[in-house]
Parts: sequence; structure tokens; C-alpha cells
Amino acid sequence: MISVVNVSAGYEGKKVLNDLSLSLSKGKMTGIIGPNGSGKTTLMKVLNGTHPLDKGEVLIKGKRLQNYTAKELAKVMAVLPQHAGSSFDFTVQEVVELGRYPFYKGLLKVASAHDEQVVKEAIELTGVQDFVHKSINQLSGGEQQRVMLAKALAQEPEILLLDEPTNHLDLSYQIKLMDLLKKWVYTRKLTVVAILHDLNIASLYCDEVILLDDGIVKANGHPRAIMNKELLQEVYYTPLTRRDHPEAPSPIIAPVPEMKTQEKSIQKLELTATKELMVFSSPFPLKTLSSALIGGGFQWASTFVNRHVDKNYYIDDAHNEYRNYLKEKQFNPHDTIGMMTAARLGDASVVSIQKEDFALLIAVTVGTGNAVDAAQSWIRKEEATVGTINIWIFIEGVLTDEAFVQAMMTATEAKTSALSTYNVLDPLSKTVATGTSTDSICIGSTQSGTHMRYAGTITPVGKAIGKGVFEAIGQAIENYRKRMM
Ligand SMILES: Nc1ncnc2c1ncn2[C@@H]1O[C@H](COP(=O)(O)OP(=O)(O)OP(=O)(O)O)[C@@H](O)[C@H]1O
Repeated sequence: MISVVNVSAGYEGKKVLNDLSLSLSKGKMTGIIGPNGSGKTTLMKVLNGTHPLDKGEVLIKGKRLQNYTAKELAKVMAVLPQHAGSSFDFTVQEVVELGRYPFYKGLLKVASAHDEQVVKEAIELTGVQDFVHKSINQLSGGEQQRVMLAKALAQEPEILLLDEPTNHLDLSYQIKLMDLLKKWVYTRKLTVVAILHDLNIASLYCDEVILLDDGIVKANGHPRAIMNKELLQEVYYTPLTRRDHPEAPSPIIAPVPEMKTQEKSIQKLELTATKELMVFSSPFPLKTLSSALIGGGFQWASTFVNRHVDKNYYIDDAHNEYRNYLKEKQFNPHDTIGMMTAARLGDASVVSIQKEDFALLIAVTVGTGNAVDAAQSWIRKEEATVGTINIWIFIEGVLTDEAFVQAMMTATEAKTSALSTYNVLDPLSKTVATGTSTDSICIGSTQSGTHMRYAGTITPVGKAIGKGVFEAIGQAIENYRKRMM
């Protein structure tokens, strides 16, 4: 659709684009990203023919850009500039109608019924119908942006060039705009080229991303390839981290702020316990990976709640019930990891391990009435009940994501070994239990101090977790058995 062939362009005495070649496909959304001054706007101007080339050529649908008349080009290409607004006092309706002007026929240039319909649609799609009679200069930056988009859409272009289209828009309109463009890309085979500063918008919406750096194409391709931490850090000179979006198969790039290297000791964790609640409170958030009902997955949290419930506790929406419970107890559910258990909290066991370069605090509550051998659980029909082993492991150290997962595995293996040693049986299969059907584990790390790349059973932290979990579970089982005697 668009070919840029060996283009060099710049300003008096300054070369900006340097022998740049690109090919932009029809029916795709392409994002142009890059740091300030990398040449994005200059490239955009080159693509819409408003900036002269020093060398090379731009082809639109196979025809050289300079061979298009202004009217011909307006029928193919619409441009949404960075700065909306107008030096004339046009109404919104008039501005949108201007987008249709190249299509007006006859000497008097009158709008056809189709032209009017297209203008109406563009106004509705961009949600500017409430101020059609207002002057464009009386609107906010975001409203002006939407009017200019309506004008561009009214052109019914095959190619839409956008310079930072989400710049003035609030979150809701950013998403509406990008969703609308994406829909047009798919349904009308519109070709969209957009300069985007927001890497995450580019990642979520673009089929292809072009990364410009100092007037050259540093990289181009699918966002999953371009949203690469090392590549972006090299261009933006900023520490970044990459995660996958939790709902979409797109990477999310987050800047990593300069953090105070404050000593964070797990000795600062405070334990308060009643019959109903066992709570660890931390003066700073810990990075956690857990299977807990509240705050499961990766999350930062500073409150860790193990809640005792009756063994007959059964609620359809336990997650919601628990969130409300936390709020009632003045805990912030967004800052809390919450588990529940029917086991007596009084039987809990806490093990503290201090090594030369790291420390652990492990707390467990054990209820084995609902013990299950994982290899035999298929013979069961009934719903899960709440006899549960809850394991809390707090680590003073810096864990990688894989170390978090390995710490979970190590803790699970140590739990299984403890159940075997203490001969806890699955009451149905009569084989040795490997856990219960509702067990939870939370690994919480201070993310300060010693770096721990791995936490498998043979690493220093893995050895400490294995030993600590085994001992803590054993102790909790003994506490329970002693009480029952
Ligand atoms: N009219 C101009 N005259 C002289 N130099 C210019 C002009 N416009 C831009 N430049 C220079 O050209 C270089 C590229 O500018 P351009 O606007 O294309 O970058 P950009 O990637 O769009 O930047 P930003 O992210 O800040 O919008 C910059 O160094 C800029 O100072």
C-alpha cells in the first residue's frame, strides 16, 4: 500500500531521516514509536507529501506520491495532525463536512445524500454529535481531537495517518478510538499508520510496530517481537520491564523507577493471631506469588490473612464474600493475600530460618480431615471441603519469577514428604495423602538483599524452604494430634 524507498529527508543543515526504507501493508494498523526527535513526525510528513525528500521516493498504491494531485490524494489518504483546532471559527459540523469536500460534485460543489450520510456517521462514531453547532475553538483538546478524527473518517480514506491520536484523549476515548480504528482496519481494510508514544497502546492495537531511532528503522515487526525490554532500553535509555497483558496476548512495558535501596527485613513482619484470624502485617509491600483466594497469582501485598472458617463453610461466591469480610475488618483487599482454613489457628506452626545472606519465615496451618492423594483424587465425586494446609513463606531476598514458581514447587514437595512421614492417609483411597483438595501456598519476598535466580530443592533458598516447610508441617500435625489426645 505504501512503500518508502531509500528516503533521506531533513531540515536546513540537519539530516533527520537517513536512507530509510519501509513497506506498509493494506488493512493493517502500523504504529511508529521511538524517542523524541527520532524522526517520527518527519516521516509522517514525508508520507503525506508535506515534506520534501532529499533522496529516494514514496509510493502510494504503486504511484509516486508527487504525481498525485491534492484532490486525488485526499480521496486516498486522510491525516489527523497532532494539534487539532482551527484558526477559523468553524463549527464542528462544518469541520467534519470539510473532510467530505474532495468528493463534492459539480461546479457548485454540493453535498450528495451519500456525503451527508457519511458525515453523520463520522459524527456519531466519534461521539461529537452533542456539540455539532459549537465552534471547534470552544472545545477541549480531547473534543477537538475527536472532531478532527470525524473529519478524517468522513474522507472515507484508504489510508489514515495519525500523529499521536491518543494524546489529548482520556482513557475511555483512547480505547474507544483505538477499538474503532481496529474495527475499520478489519472490516474496511483501512490502512492505519499512527505515531504512538504510549508503548502499551501500540502493543495492544498494532499489527506491526516500527521503532525509529535517530532517523533509522531500528527494528520493525509484530509487537511481541518489538516490545523487547533490551531493545527498548537501548533506544529509550530507561530501565524497563516487560510483562504480558493479563487478558490479551500482548506485552506490556512498564518503566522501572529509581527505587530507594532501603533494607527490608522480614523481621519487620508483625504477627497478630486470634481464634479467627492469623495476620502478618508488613510495613512495606512484598512481591508475592500465591494460590490464595484473595490476591492469587503475582501481586504486591503487605497484609497476609489466614482466616478460620467453620468446617461447614460453603458459599457460592466465596471470593466476593471474603473481599467483603476483609473490608469489614478494615483490610484493603487490593493489598492483601487472603486464605481460609477450617483448621484451628492455635495449632499453627511458625519456623524462622536465618542464614548468612538471606532469611525465611514460614508459617503453616494444617487440617488433614480432607487429605487427598493427588494420584487417587479421580475416584472422588464430592465437592471440595475446607480441611486445608495453608503455607506462608516469607523470604528476605530478590527472587526472579522462575524462583517464585520453583519455591512453590519446593514447598509442595516438602509438604508431600511431611504428610508421608507423618503417615497422613487419604481416607477414601487409604493411600498416603499428598495434600488436601484446597491447599494454598503464598511465597512473599522483600525483593531486597541477595539475588536468588532459582529456588529449586538444591539451591540454598530451596534447601531452607524444604527443611522449614517439612518441620513446620510436622510441628502443626503434632500440635493437632496432641490436642486431640
Ligand atoms: N521545522 C524544523 N526545523 C528544523 N529542525 C526540525 C524541524 N522539525 C523538526 N526538526 C528536528 O528534526 C528532528 C526530528 O524531529 P521530529 O519532529 O521528526 O521527531 P519526533 O520523533 O516526531 O519527535 P517527538 O517525539 O518529540 O514528537 C528533531 O531533532 C527536531 O529538532
